[in-house]
Amino acid sequence: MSQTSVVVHPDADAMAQATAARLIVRLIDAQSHRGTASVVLTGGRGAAAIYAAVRDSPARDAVDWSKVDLWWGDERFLPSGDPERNETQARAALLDAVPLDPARVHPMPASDGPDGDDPEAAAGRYSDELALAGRAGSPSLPPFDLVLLGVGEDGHIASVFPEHPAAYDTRTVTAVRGAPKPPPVRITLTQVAINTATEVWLIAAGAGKAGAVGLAMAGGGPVQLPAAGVQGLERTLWLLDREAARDVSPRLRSLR
Ligand SMILES: O=C1O[C@H](COP(=O)(O)O)[C@@H](O)[C@H](O)[C@H]1O
Repeated sequence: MSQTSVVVHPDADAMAQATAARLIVRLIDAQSHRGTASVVLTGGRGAAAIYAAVRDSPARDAVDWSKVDLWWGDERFLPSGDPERNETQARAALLDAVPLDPARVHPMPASDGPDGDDPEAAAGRYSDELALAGRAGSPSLPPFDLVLLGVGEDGHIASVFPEHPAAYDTRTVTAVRGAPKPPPVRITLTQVAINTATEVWLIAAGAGKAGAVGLAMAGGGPVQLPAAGVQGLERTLWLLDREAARDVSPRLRSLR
């Protein structure tokens, strides 16, 4: 039975610190349970602050980073090393500072990668990489202990934007063209893939996110508000600051 929880923090900084602590514990728990931990990373401002807080926490040494599998929920389809790539930002904030096994780090392809400037081929390549690491069956994906997702002002998660084809896609990975937020070309896991995770954490800070968060939590449609269409198999956790939680009804805030 899946559980939905909401945690409201005083501000964005407190949220980043608390979420970093929570993430470290999640990795430790997954490793105690099955030896490894598998996390799908997100991009955006909130995520960068969380990654930096993990990097700066002495507790990070309790994680066996050589046994962490990292995947990405979405990527801006730009050349490798571009500062706008989610991979570049995660590496700068955390990944370059911890002893990961490079073979367990799975960035989405870049626009100067093996498929060149062809996002559909790159999405297919990432889908194959997931399937190779995955369980047989449909969808063929590795077990994800946790998917982290930023929530956009319009309610997008990963690069699944409201009313866009990706919000209807039933494959695991898809290319996005014409995204309303730059850059227009992206690659994203779909809601189908995200919803195979044991836990999904949705992160939002600031008043600009309040409308989307309030509507998604009140039961918006998954195509109109992609954030409303994701949940973990065991747990869905909304991690908010006070401003982003402004429109969440008190009844939902006390969900546990
Ligand atoms: O473009 C993106 O935006 C979302 C949200 O970012 P934020 O800065 O508003 O937190 C992010 O989750 C996604 O990974 C990224 O590609």
